[in-house]
Amino acid sequence: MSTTARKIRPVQPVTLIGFGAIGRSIFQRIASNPGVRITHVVVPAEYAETTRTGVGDAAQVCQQVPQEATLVLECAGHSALIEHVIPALERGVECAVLSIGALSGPGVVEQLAQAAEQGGAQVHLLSGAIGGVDAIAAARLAGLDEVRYTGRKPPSGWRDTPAEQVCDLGAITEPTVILEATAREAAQLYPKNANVAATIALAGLGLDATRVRLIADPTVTENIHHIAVRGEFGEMELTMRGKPLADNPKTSALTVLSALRFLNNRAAATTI
Ligand SMILES: NC(=O)C1=CN([C@@H]2O[C@H](COP(=O)(O)OP(=O)(O)OC[C@H]3O[C@@H](n4cnc5c(N)ncnc54)[C@H](O)[C@@H]3O)[C@@H](O)[C@H]2O)C=CC1
Ligand SMILES: O=C([O-])CC(=O)C(=O)O
Repeated sequence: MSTTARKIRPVQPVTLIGFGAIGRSIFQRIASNPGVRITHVVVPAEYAETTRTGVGDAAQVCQQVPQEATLVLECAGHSALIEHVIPALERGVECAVLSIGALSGPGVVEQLAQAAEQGGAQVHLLSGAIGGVDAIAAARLAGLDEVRYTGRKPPSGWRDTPAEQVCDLGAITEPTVILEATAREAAQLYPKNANVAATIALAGLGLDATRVRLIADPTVTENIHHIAVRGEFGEMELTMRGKPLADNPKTSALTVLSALRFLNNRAAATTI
């Protein structure tokens, strides 16, 4: 009889911040992983009732990250990252975030790093709707010359944004450039549409040296992200044609899957 003891991996408790299109989908899909359990969902008071209906008895709905939290996953928007993630990091809680465009705010990169240092915790910037972040961050180590990002979405993906002042989203019949700017400007102007731009920038040349072009395109049905990178390593080009989530045309379905990948890896013996 073998005397080798087998360690049981403990269930990973997770506090989710936000319960919109991304949060609801993560909550439903992670239920099939017995190694991870969403124990708390943080939402503003006005969302508490509908969120309680959505989670049932499976998790507690609260307005703040609870004291006992050990791992936080943010999918709520720029203001939630500032309001909840920074204090959680200061308390030593590990955090994974999707609202990466929040790092374009004045001093936010430094505040986040300082909070993580103070708490001895790490903050993970998830890849979200884009791929290739690992390659850009690796390539940066040898020096980059140029990083360009183009984000193209159908007109419905630009509703309730400054794009409405640039063109008539309901009437355009051709692809229309709505912004050419730095990644920092794009993330500030389009907090729900330019998180990918900020991610690419932070992985590569930085928020002020990364050029961004945003396009409203009535000829497409997907959220199309194009990245072009040039540097000492060589060159890279990548196009993602992400299907939008049914609940939010601004958000690509891959964003949810990137968060699930992170959570699945937390409970796995081999991570990839
Ligand atoms: N990195 C990436 O590739 C992407 C990142 N995102 C980020 O994820 C965020 C959420 O996306 P969706 O779920 O599609 O948006 P959504 O609008 O469907 O849901 C947002 C939810 O966040 C919650 N919320 C709002 N303010 C909050 C606060 N201060 N504290 C806690 N919860 C709050 C509410 O439950 C709300 O329903 C976006 O605003 C964006 O910042 C979205 C798409 C791609
Ligand atoms: O989900 C997407 O396709 C990208 C997005 O909204 C963002 O970058 O903020």
